Amino acid sequence: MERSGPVVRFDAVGLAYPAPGGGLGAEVLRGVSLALDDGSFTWLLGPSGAGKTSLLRLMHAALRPTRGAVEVLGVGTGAAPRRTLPELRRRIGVVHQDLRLLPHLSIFDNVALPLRLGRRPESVIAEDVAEILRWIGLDHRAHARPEELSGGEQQRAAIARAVVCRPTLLLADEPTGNVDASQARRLLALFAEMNRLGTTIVIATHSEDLVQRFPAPAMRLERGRIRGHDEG
Ligand SMILES: Nc1ncnc2c1ncn2[C@@H]1O[C@H](COP(=O)(O)OP(=O)(O)OP(=O)(O)O)[C@@H](O)[C@H]1O
Repeated sequence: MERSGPVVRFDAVGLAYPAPGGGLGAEVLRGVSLALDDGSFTWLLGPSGAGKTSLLRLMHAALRPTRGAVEVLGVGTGAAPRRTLPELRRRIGVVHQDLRLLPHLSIFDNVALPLRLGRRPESVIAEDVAEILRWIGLDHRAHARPEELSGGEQQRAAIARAVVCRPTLLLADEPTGNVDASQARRLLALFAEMNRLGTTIVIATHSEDLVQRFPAPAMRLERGRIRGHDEG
């Protein structure tokens, strides 16, 4: 599909979660405006509770804004019919903070899931999954279940699942939180390579070390507001 303009655009966005007693709670994102260009790489920084995960959920169309407008890959998510959102999400790779690997599936089948949802032929799936598992150093664990893997291995499996479809937009929430420094550098090299090949990337992290290793524009959130958008 031909697209023009930024991959992600927020215009005066506010987000409030439902309050326990009904209605909406206080806004956790306020007045957020941003534009991410096609092929850009952006660090998303900010203290715990600042709203990083909430911002990524809006970019993934897992949530709709309660104020303002969010446009992702040319789709205004606030007004888009619910049935159109799965197709949009198939073009977005996500590494969730809590990984969300399916416990009853093997690592191979977890990573294959987005390709199967996209109805790719099994022969292509076998090849693509094997390649990404090899790259990420998990080929020997393909038939294990998630619970049999270490935390770092599970994190790498979640990353493999997010990138196997070669998404247009990749959103990663603390994707190196469970791995050691050398693994983190290797994962960062994978993200950098994807970015070089054209994927737009947003990574939320607390790791200053990671940010220093790959200087890129950084968006800083503080209590639901953007406090700075440096040019890296
Ligand atoms: N499902 C929810 N319902 C109600 N409030 C929520 C929900 N999810 C997050 N929040 C609140 O929204 C605010 C922002 O949370 P969010 O998880 O986006 O922050 P974060 O910057 O990702 O934090 P961390 O670095 O700890 O992951 C917090 O005050 C949090 O309590």
